[in-house]
Order: sequence, then structure tokens, then C-alpha cells
Amino acid sequence: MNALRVTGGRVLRPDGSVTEADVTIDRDAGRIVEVRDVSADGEAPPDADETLDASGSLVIPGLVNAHTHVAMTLLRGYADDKPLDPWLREDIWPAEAELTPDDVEAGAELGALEMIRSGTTAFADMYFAMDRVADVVDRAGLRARLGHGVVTVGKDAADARADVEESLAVARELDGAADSRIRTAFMPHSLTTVGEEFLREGVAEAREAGVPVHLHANETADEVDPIVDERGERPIAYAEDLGALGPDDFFAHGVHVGGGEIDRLAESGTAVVHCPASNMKLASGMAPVQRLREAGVTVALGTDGAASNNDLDVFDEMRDAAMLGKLAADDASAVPAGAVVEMATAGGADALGLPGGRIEAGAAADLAVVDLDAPHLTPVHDPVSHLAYAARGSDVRHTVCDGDILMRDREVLTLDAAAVQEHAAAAASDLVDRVDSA
Ligand SMILES: N[C@@H](CCSC[C@H]1O[C@@H](n2cnc3c(=O)[nH]cnc32)[C@H](O)[C@@H]1O)C(=O)O
Ligand SMILES: [Zn+2]
Repeated sequence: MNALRVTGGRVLRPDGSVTEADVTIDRDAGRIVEVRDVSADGEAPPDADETLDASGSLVIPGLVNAHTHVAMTLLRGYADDKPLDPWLREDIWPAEAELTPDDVEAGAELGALEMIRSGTTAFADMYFAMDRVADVVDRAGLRARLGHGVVTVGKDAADARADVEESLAVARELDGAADSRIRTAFMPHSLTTVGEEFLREGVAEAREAGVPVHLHANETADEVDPIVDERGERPIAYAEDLGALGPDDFFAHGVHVGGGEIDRLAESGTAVVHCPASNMKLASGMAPVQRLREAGVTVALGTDGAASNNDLDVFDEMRDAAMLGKLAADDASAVPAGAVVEMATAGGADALGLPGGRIEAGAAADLAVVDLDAPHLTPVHDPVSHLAYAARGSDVRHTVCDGDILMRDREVLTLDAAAVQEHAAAAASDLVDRVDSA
């Protein structure tokens, strides 16, 4: 066995406890083979081929960013301080109309760099030029569930159908890429931006192909009302009617859910990806995270795109989810630290149907090592509290995915950080010039 050992740290276990332990990884298999408490009796395991020092640090499952549009890093700070609909129509969609596949690759590379540097090992991405995003995922060493986002409003039937076909083709062709670190989904943008016949056909074909469905649902009140007005049913009932609810499916946002929708999500096993920063920034509303969890819905965390966040740091998302969840429930004991840590790890992996999210023997070797030796993390009464409320992405020392070291002592090994930043900044500035002259 080609063994990597993460030594000298404290390890966050799946039950939420933290113990001093060494984690041994089979690098070829990309699996954790042993989590050994330092107090354990018995024979010490053989030397590893390589070690990662975790002294003074906390070893956690790699974080999962369960909803983003990763190439939107190029539009970070491009248009702020507007509600969802005008923001998309007046600013974001016109800019995206000028985005080339090269731009998507440059933006995805920047996003991958940012995620590795903040301890994220897996993400779900809805965008276009997904073959380029897949190349980046492969090079960066990350894990992802990828899909081409479909929008049919404002398109003629032929263009709309082609967009649906593209999403299905991407879902079929990229599944299993990057040594199986890439999985896929059919990704209609939302229940209001994709017409009913296209949703119906696309979901049916996705089922035949055995790929999950991912879409934006119940994000704003403006998006729920027309569905209720036109159909006399709420969006989650509509989604159920379309065949889009199931244990492999995961919906972004779920802010305005009511009238039996939470139970429908729970009963069908459909996961919800909570995106608190995006929901606050676009003033979309407060998702009932505590109620969703109490009903048994799998809740994950997502940053959404960098243009509505404005970063891809899942530590921020944990804190925002805890804070906003309390406000939404009008209860300071709602959405506690352990809950948001679970949402960012096991909840994310489960929502996306990807391995990882737990540090235990047999699990995928996806982890992050968080340096606790910092003023803002002193003293350490409770490491889980620190993860939720005080730590930042920049506290991550090492990132490991599928048994490979992606970052060691804050140096990213799979990407040339300076070149990626320079390239993305140049692509973003050219893009804005094109938009201005369009
Ligand atoms: N093929 C589609 C592209 C859809 S990709 C997914 C889209 O979601 C957009 N998006 C980003 N954040 C949000 C959000 O919070 N709600 C809804 N859409 C968003 C993003 O800008 C992108 O246009 C087309 O022809 O336009
Ligand atoms: Zn989104």
C-alpha cells in the first residue's frame, strides 16, 4: 500500500466528537484505511510513505460546496446590490452572453484554486462549457457533480430543445470522468426559466439515463407566485408532478417553502442546498433550515456563484447558515454549530451522492487540515464551535482529495496559483470590455 498518514492532529469524527488521532490513507485506492486514536493500545501501524503534519490542527472532512456556478468568479464584484431578477436580466445574463469556453475555463480554474485553498474538496456546478469545467476538475484533483444549466425562456423551440439536449448529453458523456471523481446531473435552471414541456421531457430522459436532477427552486417569492397563480399548486408539487423529486435529486435554495412542501421534500428524499450568503445578498429571504432538518430533509450548503456571495469559502457559509437559521427560527438554539458542520460535510456529500464527508475507515480520503494556532481561534474550548463561528478558509493548511495532496502548507500543488490568478483577471477584464462595447 502507498500510505499517506495525517499525524499529530485532532480529528473530527462522523458523530461530531473530536479525538487525537492519526489518519492513514491508501493513496492508490483514495480511501481512508484507519483512524487510530493516539491512546489506542496494540501494535503501532507501519511507517507511511509520506506524512502530513497536523499538530496543533483539526482534521476535518473536505468541505462540500453543493451549489455554485464556479466560472462566475470572473463576475465577482461585477454587479452588486440588486434583487435576483434584475440582477440576472440586466447584468449577469448579458455578461454571460459574452463568455467564451476559454473564459469559463479560466474562471473555473480560479474557483478551483479558491476552493482548494479554503478546504473544499467537492462541489456541484451548474454552468455551460462544462467540458472545460471537467478539465479543470481533473487537473485540480477535486471531485464534482457537473451539469449544463438549461434556460428556455426567451428562446425559440429549436434553441430551447437544443439546450435541453446539451444538458442531457453533458450528463451522459462526462459521468465518470477524471477517474470517476466527476459525476453529472441534468440541470434545468429553475421551474420558471424552463418551460413545462422541456422540463417534462428532460426529467424523463434524465431518469432513463440514471442521472439526478438539480435546479434552483423556491428561491424568491417572485418565482413562487407565478407558479401558484398559473398552476394552482406550489413549486415542489409541480416538481413532483414533473417527476423531479427523488433521493438522488437536490434543489438549490428552498427559501420559500410552505404548504406541505417540506414534507414532500422529506418524503421523497430530495435534498436542499441552502445558500445563505446568496439569499441575504439578493434579499431572497430566509430558508427554514431548522424546520427542514427537523422534517428529515438532507440539507447541504452552497456558496452559489461568486457574483452573489462574493467568495467560494464554505467556512463563511457555515457561519452564515447558523446565524441566519437562528434569525429565521427566531430561536438562538436553532441551527447549532454541529448542524452546520454536518451540512458542510456529510450533508453535502449525501446531497450530491458523492463519496466523502466523513473521516472513518473505508471513506473516501477527502479532508482538510485546519490550523488552530491563530489569535481568532484561541482558546479552543470547542473545536466544532470554531469551525462554525470563528475559522476561515485561510486557516486551512492542507487539502487532500481522493488520497492526493492538493495543498500542502498552503501551497497548492495541482495548480500554478499565480498564473491562474493572472489569467483569470485578464480574462475578466477582456470580458467586461466586450460587454461594454456589445
Ligand atoms: N444555458 C443557460 C445557462 C444557465 S447556467 C446557470 C445560470 O444560473 C445563474 N445564476 C447564478 N446564481 C443564481 C441564483 O441565485 N439564482 C438563479 N440563477 C442564478 C447563472 O448566472 C447562470 O446564468 C443559458 O442559456 O443561459
Ligand atoms: Zn445558483
